Amino acid sequence: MCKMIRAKKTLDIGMFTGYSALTIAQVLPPDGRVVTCDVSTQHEALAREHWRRAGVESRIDFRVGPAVDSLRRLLSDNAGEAGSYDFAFIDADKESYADYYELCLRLVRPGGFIAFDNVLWGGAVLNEADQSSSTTALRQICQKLHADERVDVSILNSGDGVALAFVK
Ligand SMILES: C[S@@+](CC[C@H](N)C(=O)[O-])C[C@H]1O[C@@H](n2cnc3c(N)ncnc32)[C@H](O)[C@@H]1O
Repeated sequence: MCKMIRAKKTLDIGMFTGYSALTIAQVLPPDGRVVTCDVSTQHEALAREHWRRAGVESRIDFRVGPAVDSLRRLLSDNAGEAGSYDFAFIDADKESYADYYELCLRLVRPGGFIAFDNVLWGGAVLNEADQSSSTTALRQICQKLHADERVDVSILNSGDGVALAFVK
């Protein structure tokens, strides 16, 4: 999808071992960029090794810390990157998905899209008895997207479910 929309500037929220950042970076042009965020540096060395081996390390910019802070910094006056991103992949703590969504809506341009991983949560979102914070947050983000006039939404039922919000 990043390839289809000729994405150049992208966001990856929840880096972990750097796999999603790597797969995004691989379809960007040489001057493309992935800003990837994580609170943890535990897997940074592993991630960098694979980015280097794949020849895409120069396209990936790792921001350490709570992703909400990293995204706010991109929007701050000095960085001023509002509306300049083509794509965002949200795959960090589920309880913050709604915050990530609002920040990404400001960062991603009209015509770009925002993807939310794990929205089916192994089917747990359909189990009303499951009121855990992660499951509740995933239910809420799907309801919010469904009612939100700022985006067009599709939910792909492959893997653990991916919601795609196309920014109008
Ligand atoms: C499911 S993993 C991401 C997997 C990665 N996208 C991939 O495909 O390889 C979730 C990551 O979110 C990170 N995370 C959790 N809370 C966070 C927060 N508040 N800000 C930034 N990252 C966070 C965790 O440290 C973890 O590495």
